[in-house]
Amino acid sequence: MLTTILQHKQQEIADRIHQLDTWKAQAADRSDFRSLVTAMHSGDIAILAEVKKASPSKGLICADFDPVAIARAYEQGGAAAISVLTDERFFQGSSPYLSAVRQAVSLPVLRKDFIIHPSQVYEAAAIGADAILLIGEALEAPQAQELYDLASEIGLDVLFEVHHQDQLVKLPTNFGGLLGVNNRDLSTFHVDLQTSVTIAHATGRAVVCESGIGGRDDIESMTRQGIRMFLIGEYLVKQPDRAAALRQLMGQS
Ligand SMILES: O=C(O)c1ccccc1NCC(=O)[C@H](O)[C@H](O)COP(=O)(O)O
Repeated sequence: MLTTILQHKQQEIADRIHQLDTWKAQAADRSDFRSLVTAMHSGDIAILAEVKKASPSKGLICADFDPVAIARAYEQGGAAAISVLTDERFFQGSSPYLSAVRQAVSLPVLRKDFIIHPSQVYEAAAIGADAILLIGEALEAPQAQELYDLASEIGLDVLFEVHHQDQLVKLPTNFGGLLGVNNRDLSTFHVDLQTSVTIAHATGRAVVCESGIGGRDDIESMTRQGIRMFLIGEYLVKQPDRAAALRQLMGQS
């Protein structure tokens, strides 16, 4: 699946590259970045709540999808930050969703996409993102370093995601962002929350536990094992009262 997504991204980048100069100018005009790193290091439990309509593993998750209403509920419920999927083909996301969410909330907003080219970093800043995701599995080490350095120069924070410990060698040398561990194997879609625990313990780093959180029991299990930062999509999007669900996840009700 990742290979298929990345092949599509190459085409998407080629189709959009004519906008690069505009994006560069818009990125240079930004002076309003909100820090994802600071937000996720605040509080006992920090939740990066994801605005997610569909996914390759689950298909359509939310038929009645209103990204701004979802993001506002997340903010009311005490999310530390918001993740917005901008990939159109595989997640039914979009850049306008991110721009609308960024205007509607006061939290940092992560652009969740498959970033493999510098033009996408400029584009992220141009559409209003405060941070980007870099996926270790999708990048060679020099590419990861280049994209991280560019993001930092522009003012964007970076969530760097790994799934296996062997991908940690791709972590940029001067890394000051957030280390994420995707519990979902992107080849099989199998989810194992212990993936986060294993990598957190092996590295001695605080990690963002990504994917597969299915309720308060999972949060309690993870916090008992030393993890306090989470990226949660499907579970939250499917809740009838998303603000209440967030409070419950954080043990506030
Ligand atoms: O979610 C998928 O099916 C997926 C497939 C291929 C690549 C990435 C994928 N998900 C991206 C994510 O990282 C999740 O949206 C995020 O961690 C939230 O996961 P969840 O809480 O399980 O919705």
